[in-house]
Amino acid sequence: MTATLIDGKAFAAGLRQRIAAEVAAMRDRGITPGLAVVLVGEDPASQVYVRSKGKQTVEVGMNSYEHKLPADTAEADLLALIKRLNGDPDVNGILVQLPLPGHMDEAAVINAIDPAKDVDGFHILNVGLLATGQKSMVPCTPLGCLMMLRDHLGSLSGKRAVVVGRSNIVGKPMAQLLLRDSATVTIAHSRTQDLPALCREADILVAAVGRPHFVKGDWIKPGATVIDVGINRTEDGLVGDVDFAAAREVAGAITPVPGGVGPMTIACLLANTLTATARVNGLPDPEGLTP
Ligand SMILES: Nc1nc(=O)c2c([nH]1)NC[C@@H]1CN(c3ccc(C(=O)N[C@@H](CCC(=O)O)C(=O)O)cc3)C=[N+]21
Repeated sequence: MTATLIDGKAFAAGLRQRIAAEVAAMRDRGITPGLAVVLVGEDPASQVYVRSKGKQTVEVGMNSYEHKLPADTAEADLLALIKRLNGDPDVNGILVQLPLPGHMDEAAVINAIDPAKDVDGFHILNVGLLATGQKSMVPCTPLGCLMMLRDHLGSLSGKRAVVVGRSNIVGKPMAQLLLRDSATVTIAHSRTQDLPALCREADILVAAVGRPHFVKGDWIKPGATVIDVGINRTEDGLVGDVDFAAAREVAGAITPVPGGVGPMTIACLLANTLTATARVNGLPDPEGLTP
């Protein structure tokens, strides 16, 4: 059997169309959502993401503000910029690109962002709200994964989900979202004993470890839905955390890399910016863009 491909690129394009329609309606009422992206340093891969984020922001009708700071920027200067963006009514969403240079305290920087403008959903207030099932800003990558899973499977209720990876930006919030949809969730990681056997129990397998081709074909339960969050630049080009060629012979459905989770992450960043704009203006949350 060859797995169904879950086309994140096409899904993201559809999502952006819906977002663009909502933005047009908001602009008719005199509100234009604005997203500020802050990049510290010159990491070439990061610059590519920042550029495509900026381009897509403008394409859906939002205002895009880019702030590029040198790698040796003092943390106090970054905090001062965040303070200014927090107070700027034209800015509805703030994203500080991670990772930050080593001399900065990442947690302190993230927690300086106004939680209502925290479109990454990384602020401790949003993390706590998500963990307790309250309305929050939800991290973009897990939100995009959830949308694709629901679209492909319908209900996730009662399904066994294994998330490989325990990061604050993907693994942990992904597990929260799956739990909220009544999946039975296990968070696994590099020190999990007999990881292949655990993965073979998963109806839903989310790979977010950041190691190329880490998840092998024989770790996958026949018919399972596999979400590959990995973005690894190798000599063979961009590859995921899953051995795709082997996995697609076993899985029921799988996201490719590129063209899977990545484009959905950016689309969900725009979705979160729209949601943040609606909330600050006392409007209802846009339909289908929040969990
Ligand atoms: N505060 C913060 N929030 C982030 O969301 C964030 C971040 N920092 N730091 C860097 C990572 C990485 N990231 C990606 C988003 C889209 C693609 C994407 O669209 N990838 C395309 C391929 C693009 C290419 O070819 O390079 C794809 O998978 O099809 C990749 C990576 C967001 N990140």
